[in-house]
Amino acid sequence: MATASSTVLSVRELSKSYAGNSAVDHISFEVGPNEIVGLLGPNGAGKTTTINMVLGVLEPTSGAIHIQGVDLARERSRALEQTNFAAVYAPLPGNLTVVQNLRYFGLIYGVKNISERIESLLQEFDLQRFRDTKSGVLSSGEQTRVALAKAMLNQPRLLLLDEPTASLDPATAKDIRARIRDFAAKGSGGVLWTSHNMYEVEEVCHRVLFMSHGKVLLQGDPRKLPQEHGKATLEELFITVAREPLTLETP
Ligand SMILES: Nc1ncnc2c1ncn2[C@@H]1O[C@H](COP(=O)(O)OP(=O)(O)OP(=O)(O)O)[C@@H](O)[C@H]1O
Repeated sequence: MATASSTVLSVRELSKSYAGNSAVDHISFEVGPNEIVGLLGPNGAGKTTTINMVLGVLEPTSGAIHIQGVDLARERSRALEQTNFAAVYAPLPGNLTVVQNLRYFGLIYGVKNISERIESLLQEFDLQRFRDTKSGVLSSGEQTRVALAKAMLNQPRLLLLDEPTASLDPATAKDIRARIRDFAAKGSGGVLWTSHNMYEVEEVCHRVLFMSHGKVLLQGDPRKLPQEHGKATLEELFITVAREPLTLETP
């Protein structure tokens, strides 16, 4: 686990309640540099609520979030400058071309040498031939590549990905996973990734956090956790945590 000084994301005792009901209930975790952490849990567990609080879109009921040591509540802009995000439910404006979209977001983020940065991302995400195509007419896989290129424009230290490979074919999903792994391995950034695909999680994530009813019930290496809890696969463990968290065998 990352030490305090090298932590990309630190979440402490974070909670969010709606009318007295806890969506997220005193969760604490960290993401370190070069680390991909999977946030898993059944529908309604609190994953998107957690991501939205880290993105500064939702205000926590209590708790603290630090990005690269910067307190999100106190220095919001400085904390969020180092963050970016991609999710299928947050598509880019469909009437702008791929280059227009990247330029628009690049200007918002204050990216230096914006034209060079865009060209390098078009190449990295194999998007050159779509440069002047309106984003809205691209296929899901192509739109995901544009969304990831946008998410990497400002070379974030923290990349939040909410089901980045949902609705992609297996070959495109594999390609996207490779690019995200590359992002984590090459720079000094960390990734918080939500997915319902256990095969993908085992392949990509260094560590997983299992959420249920707003709490983090388990965390560890996705390749070792099932055995540690007497289960054959991560999927079997997931189903147990989701259905009957209290019956889980502890190591
Ligand atoms: N604005 C809101 N008002 C009331 N309840 C909410 C609100 N937003 C979320 N919730 C509730 O908080 C809980 C957590 O929701 P959240 O969207 O974070 O779950 P999730 O783990 O992302 O689920 P999924 O896998 O289905 O996307 C759910 O019970 C949801 O109904």
